[in-house]
Amino acid sequence: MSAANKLGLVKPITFVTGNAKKLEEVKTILGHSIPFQAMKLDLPELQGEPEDISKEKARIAAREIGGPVIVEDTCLCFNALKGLPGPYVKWFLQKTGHEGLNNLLAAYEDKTAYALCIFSLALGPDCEPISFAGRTEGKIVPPRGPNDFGWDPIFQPQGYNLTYAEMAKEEKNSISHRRRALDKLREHLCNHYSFDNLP
Ligand SMILES: O=c1[nH]cnc2c1ncn2[C@@H]1O[C@H](COP(=O)(O)OP(=O)(O)O)[C@@H](O)[C@H]1O
Ligand SMILES: [Mg+2]
Repeated sequence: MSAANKLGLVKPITFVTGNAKKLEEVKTILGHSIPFQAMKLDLPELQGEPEDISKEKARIAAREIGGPVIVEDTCLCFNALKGLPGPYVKWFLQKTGHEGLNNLLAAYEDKTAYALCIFSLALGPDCEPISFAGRTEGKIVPPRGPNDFGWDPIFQPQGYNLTYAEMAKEEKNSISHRRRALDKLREHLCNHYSFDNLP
């Protein structure tokens, strides 16, 4: 799309999240490519399919903020369990920890899993959100590496001998589910919007 056909945003985009680690990664990955501000707010999550959860978060956030928002929801999906715990991994992690997540797979030979990140963009309270998904394949292993972000110590991406937690941050950010979703979001925003009129 040529510059003339781009929609000039007049309000900055707000990334709404209650998760400081997510914000840190998003800031690093996007750099200065997309101007955004952050708002710390834990949004309620409905139950259902990952994309629907992310879109509903975006609708709620856009109503709260009254302007353009991005949100994201992250799932950890075990192939032996047909994609569960998926969006519910947060509660499994809180209640049962890394050990409990490993134990869920004890009865299965197949330890493969994928990390799925879905960003949703809503331009305002009355706009239908659009989603951008990123997925990284891997497997679930007993925890290794620093325990400072969620299930990073038990997820070993395919083709690596290191867990996400053991990898250098730049390395995780170069192959992560979040990176892949953000690449799509960035491309969409750059193709359709101009940021020149922002305050
Ligand atoms: O890249 C990641 N690595 C490890 N854990 C993550 C990552 N992204 C999200 N998580 C964790 O996965 C769970 C599900 O994330 P969700 O997107 O629902 O989190 P939120 O409510 O904290 O925003 C949370 O426990 C979160 O901390
Ligand atoms: Mg969630």
